[in-house]
Amino acid sequence: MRVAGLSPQGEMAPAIVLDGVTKSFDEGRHFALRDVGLSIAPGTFVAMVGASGSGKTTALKCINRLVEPERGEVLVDGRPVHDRPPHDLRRRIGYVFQGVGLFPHLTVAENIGITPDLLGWPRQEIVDRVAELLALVELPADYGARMPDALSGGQRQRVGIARALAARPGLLLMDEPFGALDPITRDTLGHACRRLHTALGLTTVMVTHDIFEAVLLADRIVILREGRIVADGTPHALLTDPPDDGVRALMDMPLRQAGKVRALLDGRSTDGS
Ligand SMILES: Nc1ncnc2c1ncn2[C@@H]1O[C@H](COP(=O)(O)OP(=O)(O)OP(=O)(O)O)[C@@H](O)[C@H]1O
Repeated sequence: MRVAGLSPQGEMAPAIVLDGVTKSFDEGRHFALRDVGLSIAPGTFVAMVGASGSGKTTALKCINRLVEPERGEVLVDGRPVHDRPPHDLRRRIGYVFQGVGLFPHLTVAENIGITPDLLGWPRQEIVDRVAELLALVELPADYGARMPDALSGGQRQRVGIARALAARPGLLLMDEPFGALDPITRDTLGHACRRLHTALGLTTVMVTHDIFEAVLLADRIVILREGRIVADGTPHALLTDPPDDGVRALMDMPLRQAGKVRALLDGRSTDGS
């Protein structure tokens, strides 16, 4: 799938483009991504959804060069990523993943400040930025002195988000960021992320298995199946006009489940529906 008209006159250039991106990890026997084309406008919150193994993480990692496609091109802010040193690119793109990967021997403040430190920010600027970020992710200021193992899973995830945002990236990539959290924390953090996305004017791509989360948080949902994009549209468009039965089954899930809860409350049978 080639992306045509990448930057039509009068329109803002896309923040992220995947153009014919193809990736195999075993020299062409299986394809994790097949000819994936995607153009994401600045300020969009995209949810990437699909069954396990459909290529979501691989697509995300092609954006920050944790994975190199063998064919096709990835552009960030109009520039091919393969022209940019991976470490430089990754310092400028926020990345949050399940489990967060905080450094256990560094304090919360040191974890959050690590990218500004690597970029050579002056000490006081880093201290101020860490304080600002703790407030932004709604953690008490004194948590900066804690070690990561003294935090709950949800608090660690907040630190992970603060760390990803530390150097003021325009792009935020999130891979199942709330996967290991209880449903209430997951819901709270998801909405906090959406507020941050809007307040900071970010472009966000979030991989999730949770179609509820995708529908409630995203401006646009991209559905992958066996390495190909099989649906791409607003939550409303995919709910009302799914392109095939598989997408329909996925998009119907929230309403089906809500219907079962409603039936339970009304004392009706929920079997077989
Ligand atoms: N480093 C790797 N080496 C070999 N194969 C890989 C590697 N990374 C991914 N794959 C394969 O590529 C395919 C897509 O994997 P990917 O992790 O992108 O899927 P996913 O949709 O993110 O899955 P999940 O939802 O389970 O995380 C899978 O078949 C996977 O086994």
